[in-house]
Amino acid sequence: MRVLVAGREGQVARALVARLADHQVVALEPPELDLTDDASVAAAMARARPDLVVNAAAYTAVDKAEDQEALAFAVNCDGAARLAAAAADAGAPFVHFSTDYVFDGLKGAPYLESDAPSPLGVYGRSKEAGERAVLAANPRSVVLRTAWVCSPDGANFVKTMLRLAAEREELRVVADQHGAPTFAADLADAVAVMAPRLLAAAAEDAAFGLFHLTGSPHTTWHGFTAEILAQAATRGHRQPRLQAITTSEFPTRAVRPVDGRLDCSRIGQVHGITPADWRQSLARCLDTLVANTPTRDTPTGPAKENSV
Ligand SMILES: NC(=O)C1=CN([C@@H]2O[C@H](COP(=O)(O)OP(=O)(O)OC[C@H]3O[C@@H](n4cnc5c(N)ncnc54)[C@H](OP(=O)(O)O)[C@@H]3O)[C@@H](O)[C@H]2O)C=CC1
Ligand SMILES: Cc1cn([C@H]2C[C@H](O)[C@@H](COP(=O)(O)OP(=O)(O)O[C@H]3O[C@@H](C)C(=O)[C@@H](O)[C@H]3O)O2)c(=O)[nH]c1=O
Ligand SMILES: [Mg+2]
Repeated sequence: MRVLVAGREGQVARALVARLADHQVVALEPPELDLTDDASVAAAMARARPDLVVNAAAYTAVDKAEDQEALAFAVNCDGAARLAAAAADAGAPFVHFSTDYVFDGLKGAPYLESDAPSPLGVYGRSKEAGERAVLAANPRSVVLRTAWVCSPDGANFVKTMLRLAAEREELRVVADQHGAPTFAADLADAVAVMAPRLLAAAAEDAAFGLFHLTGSPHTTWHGFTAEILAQAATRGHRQPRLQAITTSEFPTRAVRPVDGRLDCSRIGQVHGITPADWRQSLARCLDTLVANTPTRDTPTGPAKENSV
């Protein structure tokens, strides 16, 4: 199978490259592949001649997006649709990722794919517009809505918490926002499982469309942090105090959904894929990070938005 992965250094992109190592994978990001540029997308398609296109590229800086609306939409909506259309022209199915942040979090129960989105911020709006644009541009698309993505690579909550744990006596983390962490490796597994069917299926097949997939069980950012700190402590990291706070005690530029839990039943019924236990995936992520970190005081991760 020939696969074009848009994005190369991102969390999901790197997990896909690792998971699909037995296939011919071309993973590209700017300057080689810029989703906002027609010629660049056409050139990447010509170079990769893919049987499957996976879009792991996105504008993911939730707070910064509030001040960069045009760029967020150019990448997450128009850019995603441009790539989906190019895949359709080439007869290739398309896999795309979206987010729990398309919801306002007020349902009070896990969201179904049939629930109407109502994003609270620019990032969520750009992703929601992207979902619709992708499905319209290529009917052989899978849109995987996921949440709280972490991995040993890139900027993410796990790496932010490990760095803060090394620097501070106390971490203060919101305990009133509910959701579920998802590890990039588990998303890559899901794509690998779905791929053969997507290559063979016609547009009308139930294989295509919108699906929810996160880790399990549900928790809060505070609950996630407690597990990160506990598992890190068993690997020699110092353990600071952990204080539960409310969202109003941690003001951010963008408003996050208070309860973005996603019901993941549908992907189980259609594709036989069930949520991975994120605590086990976290353990594998920490093992990789510890193996790659020379001393416990070395800061982990680049200074992207998650760095605080
Ligand atoms: N991270 C999360 O918590 C969640 C992510 N998702 C979704 O999952 C998908 C993957 O996310 P994740 O792996 O975390 O993302 P990352 O932010 O780790 O990686 C995104 C990649 O896209 C690249 N990129 C940005 N702009 C363009 C562009 N114009 N053309 C091509 N590439 C570009 C980035 O490059 P550069 O760094 O140089 O800008 C980066 O390598 C996204 O669709 C995201 O919305 C869904 C829920 C949660
Ligand atoms: C760093 C930090 C964050 N927080 C809070 C802020 C926020 O409500 C929550 C998560 O913080 P972050 O900014 O790291 O996460 P955020 O960037 O909002 O993560 C989101 O990214 C996008 C791309 C998605 O699609 C979402 O699914 C989600 O993963 O934790 C604390 O309470 N204490 C802290 O020390
Ligand atoms: Mg962030």
